[in-house]
Amino acid sequence: MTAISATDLRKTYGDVRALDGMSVEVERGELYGFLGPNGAGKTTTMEVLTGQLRPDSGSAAVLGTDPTEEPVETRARVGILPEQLSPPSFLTPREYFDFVGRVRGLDDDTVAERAETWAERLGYTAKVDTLCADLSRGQQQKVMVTQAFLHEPDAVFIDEPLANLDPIVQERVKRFLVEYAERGNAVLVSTHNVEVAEDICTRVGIVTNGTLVAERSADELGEESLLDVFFEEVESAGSRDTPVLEG
Ligand SMILES: Nc1ncnc2c1ncn2[C@@H]1O[C@H](COP(=O)(O)OP(=O)(O)OP(=O)(O)O)[C@@H](O)[C@H]1O
Repeated sequence: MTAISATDLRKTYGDVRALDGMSVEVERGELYGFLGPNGAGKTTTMEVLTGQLRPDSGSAAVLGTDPTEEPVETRARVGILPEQLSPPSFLTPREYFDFVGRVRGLDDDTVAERAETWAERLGYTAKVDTLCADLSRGQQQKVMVTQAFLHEPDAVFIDEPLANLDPIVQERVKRFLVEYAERGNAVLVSTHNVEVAEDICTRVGIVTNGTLVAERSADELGEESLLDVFFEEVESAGSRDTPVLEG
């Protein structure tokens, strides 16, 4: 069953075509990897799909809602882990989760229980009452991962999930994402990390110049190297932002 779908999305900033006919679908139970060079349009697509940005044209559907027409409904139903955003500096993780829990309509006991499980899973129990301003980058990332899953959404949009995390925590997050998708949820992950995409994704889409230029399922990837596919597709599309490799 399709959980996330985008059809022919277009979005222009001045003379930059951030999205130029982007179409993608993610089924329930899929961990879909969005791979592409800098400026390819991955974040812009995720912003449209999560009701943060209106496209110039095209349509989108997420868990039965239309993020372009009913962004509040969409945002209430999905989890979002944006790239390089920190939790509020003036709150502790516990206070931040209480806040997120209220916005998401969770009761206090559920928030406390889930927050504790996450703090144990990612190893920051000792920091739950420390101001977020005083957490390391990696600890802040752990808090951001937690908030995305706090309401156990059926669809999750994640930009660079493993940024700043140590190798042990990276493994835990990877394993969690795989299990989360296996439970029937749809997970869309944007990353530059080809190895991670190859390792955990059930399907990968290669994005360049604001459009999807190739897709591979995990089975197909057993036969070929994702890095080779990536280079071939990006080079043949003449990516606007990627320098040509010499030699
Ligand atoms: N608010 C904005 N104003 C102007 N241009 C923008 C804006 N947001 C994105 N762009 C441009 O749109 C294009 C696509 O950007 P986007 O952030 O979607 O790429 P990305 O694939 O997520 O890149 P990266 O891998 O570097 O994070 C880029 O050329 C970017 O400069």
